[in-house]
Amino acid sequence: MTALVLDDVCKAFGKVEVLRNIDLAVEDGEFVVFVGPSGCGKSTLLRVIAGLEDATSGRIAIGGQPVNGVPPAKRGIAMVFQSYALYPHLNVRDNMALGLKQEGAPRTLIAERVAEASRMLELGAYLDRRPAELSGGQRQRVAIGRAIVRQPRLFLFDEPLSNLDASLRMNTRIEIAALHRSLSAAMIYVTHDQTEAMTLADRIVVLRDGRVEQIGTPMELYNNPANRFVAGFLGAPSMNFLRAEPLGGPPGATLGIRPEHLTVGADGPLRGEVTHVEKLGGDTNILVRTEGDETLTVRVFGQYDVAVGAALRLGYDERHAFLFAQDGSRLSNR
Ligand SMILES: Nc1ncnc2c1ncn2[C@@H]1O[C@H](COP(=O)(O)OP(=O)(O)OP(=O)(O)O)[C@@H](O)[C@H]1O
Repeated sequence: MTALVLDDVCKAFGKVEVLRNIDLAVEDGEFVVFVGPSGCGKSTLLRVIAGLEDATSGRIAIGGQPVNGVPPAKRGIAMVFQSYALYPHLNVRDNMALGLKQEGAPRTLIAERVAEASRMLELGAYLDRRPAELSGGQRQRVAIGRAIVRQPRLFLFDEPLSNLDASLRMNTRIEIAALHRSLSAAMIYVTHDQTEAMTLADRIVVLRDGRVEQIGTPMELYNNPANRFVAGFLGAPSMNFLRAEPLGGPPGATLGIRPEHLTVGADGPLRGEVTHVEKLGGDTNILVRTEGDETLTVRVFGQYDVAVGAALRLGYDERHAFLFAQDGSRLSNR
């Protein structure tokens, strides 16, 4: 069964087109992540799926049922927001139960579902607390619990981790992945954090200016980006781009090489000077300004001692280099 189908979905606010001809099918149990730069339309697309905004044109089906014009509460979805959107005057138990209560679910069913969700999310000790008495991570778990109790066919997450600090983000990310495995429901997750996209997604949808640039598994997108935009968006540190012509490529073309595919070596074709070194403990990032005045990032696995100002020669394996035309389209592997 297909959890969600978007067929030629467009959305405009007045004359401003925000979503253009979006086609997408999400299978039951699939984890799909929408990524793209600020303003590309990720949240609007999620809101159109949720029914919080109407599509200007196109068809939307959830669980095989057309839902254009169907209100959010009747779409079989549950949404988790960045802002948590918890009710401050209600305790954790009542925040989680509220949606089911409003739907008129029997009390015993509500109690069962809240107990189950709070066990999954380890919230059992906090059921009588109000949101103000919880940490940010605990509040986000309550917001996720509120979605779980409704047993939706489709979960929608809008940047749920962006208010959390780095270590909590990682823990919560792992929890969300575990939750997905145990619930086996379809999930759509909006983020601008490419690490979240790479680590959580079965498939990633890369958006730009309201259009889909590419859809694929994280490794398909990483290893085989359709264009320069996708190549530059996924990967941290991001892909290096340099003029291809001095290296024997066609005029106007750009060569793309990921930082981990540049190697420091005496006979490499690129010469430059070290401008900055980031020693991360496990890895080392070296910034190099080339003779052609291009700045490259080199990722060396392990610890590497080099001083700012040192002269370096860099090489690369041609099998890992990409060639892009002036308009950003992919020409071929080098
Ligand atoms: N209600 C609205 N009225 C007019 N324009 C809107 C409205 N909501 C969103 N937009 C515009 O639509 C575009 C897409 O916004 P959206 O919030 O979907 O982007 P996003 O990719 O989620 O961005 P971010 O990562 O910054 O949250 C933006 O240019 C935004 O200004």
